Amino acid sequence: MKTNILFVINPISGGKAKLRIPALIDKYLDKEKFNANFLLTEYAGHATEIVEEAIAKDFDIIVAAGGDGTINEVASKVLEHRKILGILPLGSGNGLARFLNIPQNLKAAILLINQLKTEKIDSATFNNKCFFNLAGMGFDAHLSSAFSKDKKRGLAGYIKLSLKEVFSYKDEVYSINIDGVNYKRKAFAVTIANSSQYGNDVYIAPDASVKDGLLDVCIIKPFSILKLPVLSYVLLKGTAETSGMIEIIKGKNIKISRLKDGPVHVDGEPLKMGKEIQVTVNPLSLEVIVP
Ligand SMILES: Nc1ncnc2c1ncn2[C@@H]1O[C@H](COP(=O)(O)OP(=O)(O)OP(=O)(O)O)[C@@H](O)[C@H]1O
Repeated sequence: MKTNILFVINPISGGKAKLRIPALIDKYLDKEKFNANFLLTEYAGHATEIVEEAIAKDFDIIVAAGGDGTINEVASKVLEHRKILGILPLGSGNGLARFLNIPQNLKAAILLINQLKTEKIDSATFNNKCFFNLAGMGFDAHLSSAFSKDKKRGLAGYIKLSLKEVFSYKDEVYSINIDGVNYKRKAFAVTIANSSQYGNDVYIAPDASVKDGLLDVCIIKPFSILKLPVLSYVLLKGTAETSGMIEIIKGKNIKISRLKDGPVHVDGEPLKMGKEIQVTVNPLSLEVIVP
């Protein structure tokens, strides 16, 4: 019997046109194994609605064709209904896909789906929202919010915007409880990492694993703007653990309190949340197609 598979394609992710994607999938997907269908998202939040309907219509594998934001919307429903997630990395950063070694080449990523090898990975919750790659607050959240309003997606858009925003950003104070131990920190950003990277091989938590049942709480310490090149180098080289600019503490149950409500991001998507954020890991809860 063939498996019903749905490709949820985000037409704006990664800032590249997606018109040729359905034809490519049609060319390389194994028709002996799959009945394929495609849907394009029309607005933020649409992928979640599409997946809910698809699962009611007996789709067992849902492929997020987009970036981490698209994966978040699709995987939240896949997780809830215990289905299987596939990924075609078509975002600006593709953090989770890179961590999972899913090929950035589209043909290779489609051929990978044909093999149908799956593994369970950890997911996490950030208050009431699921996340699969990274979530956080501070500069990351500020940047996600600015990026979502910017017309220019893709890597170049990120870099340009980061450089513009970093000069005016003010550090905040956080009280962080990790598995019962309290830490009070002034920070540029606090990122909770399930996987190791923001995307584009920029590593905030080089030692993180999506299979260890732990989250890496990454605290970027306040720094002089003159040290921005050093921070960039540390993130690109994957040396955060030893850099002195970033403190990383692993844990399962994390509570973060800040002085006021404000922006957060969940897999790069900007949201507003209150002063208190509860973060919990759900070990090996999501089934994903992997190499
Ligand atoms: N048709 C659409 N118009 C506008 N926004 C959309 C549309 N479809 C989906 N979205 C939203 O686009 C946002 C960005 O998607 P996504 O994160 O996949 O791409 P990206 O930000 O370019 O990549 P990455 O997260 O890997 O850096 C998501 O918040 C999603 O909800």
